[in-house]
Amino acid sequence: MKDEVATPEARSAGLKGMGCSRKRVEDVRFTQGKGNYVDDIKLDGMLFGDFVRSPYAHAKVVSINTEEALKVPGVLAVLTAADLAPLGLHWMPTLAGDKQMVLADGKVLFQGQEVAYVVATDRYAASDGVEAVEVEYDELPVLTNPFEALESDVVLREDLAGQTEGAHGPRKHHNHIFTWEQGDKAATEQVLAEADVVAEEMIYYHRTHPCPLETCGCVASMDKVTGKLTLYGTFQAPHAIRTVVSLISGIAEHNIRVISPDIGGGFGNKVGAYAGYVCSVVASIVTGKPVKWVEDRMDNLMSTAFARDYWMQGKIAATKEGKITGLWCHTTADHGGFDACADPTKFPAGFMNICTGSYDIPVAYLSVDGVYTNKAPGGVAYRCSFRVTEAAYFIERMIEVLAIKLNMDAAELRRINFIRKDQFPYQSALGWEYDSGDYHTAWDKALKAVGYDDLRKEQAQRLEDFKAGKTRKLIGIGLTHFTEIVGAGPVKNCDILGLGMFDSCEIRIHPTGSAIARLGTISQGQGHATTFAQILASEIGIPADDITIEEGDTDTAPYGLGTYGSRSTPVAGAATAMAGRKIRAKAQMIAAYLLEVHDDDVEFDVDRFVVKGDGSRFKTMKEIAFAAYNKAIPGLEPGLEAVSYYDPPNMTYPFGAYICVMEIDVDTGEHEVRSFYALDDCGTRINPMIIEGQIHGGATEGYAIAMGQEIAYDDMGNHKSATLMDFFLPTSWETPTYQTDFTVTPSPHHPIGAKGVGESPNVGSVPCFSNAVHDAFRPFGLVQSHMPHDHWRVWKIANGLGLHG
Ligand code: PCD
Ligand SMILES: [Cu+]
Repeated sequence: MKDEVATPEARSAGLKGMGCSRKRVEDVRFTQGKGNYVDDIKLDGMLFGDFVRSPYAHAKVVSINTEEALKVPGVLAVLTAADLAPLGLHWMPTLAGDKQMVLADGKVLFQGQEVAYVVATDRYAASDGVEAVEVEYDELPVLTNPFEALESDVVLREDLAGQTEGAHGPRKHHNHIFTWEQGDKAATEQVLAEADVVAEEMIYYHRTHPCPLETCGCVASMDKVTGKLTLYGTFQAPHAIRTVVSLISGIAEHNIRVISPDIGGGFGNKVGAYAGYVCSVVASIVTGKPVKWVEDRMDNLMSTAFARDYWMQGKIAATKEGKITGLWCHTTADHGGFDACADPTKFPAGFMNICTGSYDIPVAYLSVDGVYTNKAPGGVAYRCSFRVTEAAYFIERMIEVLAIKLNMDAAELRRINFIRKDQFPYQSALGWEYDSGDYHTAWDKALKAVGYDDLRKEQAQRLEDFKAGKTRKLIGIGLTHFTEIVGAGPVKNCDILGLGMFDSCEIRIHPTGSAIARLGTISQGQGHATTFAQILASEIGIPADDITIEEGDTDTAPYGLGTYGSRSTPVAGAATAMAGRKIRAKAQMIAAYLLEVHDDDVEFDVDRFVVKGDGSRFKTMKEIAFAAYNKAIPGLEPGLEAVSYYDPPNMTYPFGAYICVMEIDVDTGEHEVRSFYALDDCGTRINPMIIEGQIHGGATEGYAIAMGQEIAYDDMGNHKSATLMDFFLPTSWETPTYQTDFTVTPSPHHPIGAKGVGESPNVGSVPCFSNAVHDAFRPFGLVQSHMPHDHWRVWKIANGLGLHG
């Protein structure tokens, strides 16, 4: 038999397991139009729902007249808050412990807010019905600036007026949500007072939006005969949605089946619960028919979860030689009309307290004030777990600001402050235990790869030429060394609505030796069907091609908390390895029985168990699988299945070193990204090609955010970026070319040593692009300037610095 002579290496390669750049199995469907997205779901007699939305950012709703709308052919019902109130469904709980109007209840708090829900026989009739609903508004003063909101007499949340306690402690003002403090305030202030050098700056990370290719949507189908509700939707956390729907609707959880079909990108946008879900469920119960709701692009950009909008006031203290001695940060967080941030319960500002970054900073203090304004609610990740991208932007900008103050090279300043390899596990001043890292090695590799010293020489020459009038283009060199925190998370400190953030995997091996594994996570494009099979292939010796990965159906998948915060690999990936090990343990007993030796006398060898010391006596996993169903083995149950619910002991801390070289035209404000180098360390790598794709995608989103993407409002609260004409999405024309690289520092607590990677490129690239812009103007005295660095803003910088003659 060919199999018997194959070397272990050849057998191993045949499995396409860990470390293999296996082609994405899902792409056969995706590239041939065989994907199955929410909008592809068409059920018998299905109706459509659409929203009447508020044109005002702040107004009283005086009256809603649905009479004309109900006359529109095809319109069957129009729901308003008055219809939902008797069911207790006119408000819904948010992930952040606040509550949010499902449909406008007396007033509206942001432009685009849901006011009424029209149900009709098709999309077009629903749209006509929306036009025909007459709403009378009475405008109220608008607050779009969080600092003004904290001073203003205008009460945004009248439902909370007089409530001095919020979900996260005391409220200081009627537009204040919470204060969150971490670290040692007194010690930090003392260090600041006594330091050789203190650099201080306001770092603003503007409001943006994940804007996935596919917008949010759902199909709710209530079967009145069986009493079973099936809810298809673009959910990044299907099980959590099932529990939430059960809690707020009163429908028993076993009678709810939530299915996330294929998802066309999530990026955090599809974590929260939206009014469209609640209204569709109610409409299906009322009409007895399936009801579909799918946002259009404007709906998505105006009303579903935004990201960032953090004003971060920083102070960083150092010795004259550049050794950082302390960090202070106060953040004003603009949460919009409702606090609907998607963060673990105990972390109202997410993991913002990772803002000490990659540096060994002895003392630090962070405080965050959450504020209501007349903007859309949300506050999701957008490819950075729980405010990590804000934290990374803050510290990586502060390092640059400090380098200016010290008149030091920013690469060297980073190097002398990095946490050293021998300091891991490292306890940070703001409360995290970094699991592993080797920052110096990564940094040196990165600087060498780009030829850092030569780049600085070229930059200096260019500056001379510029001053001599020979060129109008400057060179900026952007540096970033980021530390991410992903894999929420230990159940002891991370939960969402009380649900501990473990994750799960269940495996069934079929008699012929192929398998299915189901997980509590859900891919939105990451390629889980490809990579989780690779983990299993290496763990249990069955080729990845013979393993089906299934996610997203709560009737079949084990309970899990879903996919966001790059938690799938650190948590569900670990569960997969652990479940695989349970399979292997039983397989070992079966093999020993078949080989008539003691359990301890066989050992695992790639795809089989061999008798120790006698490689010619073995049973392959295929044979073992068959025996599990075919032989009565004393003391063993038939079958070969396992399930693991994994509660990680810690998060994982991926990191990376990014370097960007940019040319900036001083007269037009235009930029050209000449090169972008990204070194990522995500521990053990499962699929290098998928990792590379993740870096390309995430860095492109980072490029968009840093260089143009913005959710902007005018003073009246009008949303200025509700279409793709105004909201910048880079095409292949603008997208830079990336050079990727890596080091491997495994996570010591993860069963296969893997850390997450999906978010890293966004966390790392935004400060890198921004630092490049700042660096170009450093010789002319630029210290800080707010993103996005679009052509107009860059032109303004140059103009403000007197570079236009
Ligand atoms: N070491 C390692 C790691 C990792 N990996 C791979 O990679 C990926 C990713 O992973 P992760 O990192 O773990 O993550 P996940 O969890 O899976 O996912 C999540 C993420 O992911 C990213 N990416 C992506 N992609 C796509 N395509 N799409 C999408 O949507 C998305 N999103 C984004 C986001 S935003 Mo958030 O939600 O904001 O929080 S978070 C996020 C997968 O496949 C895995 O397996 C490998 O291989 N290796
Ligand atoms: Cu995030």
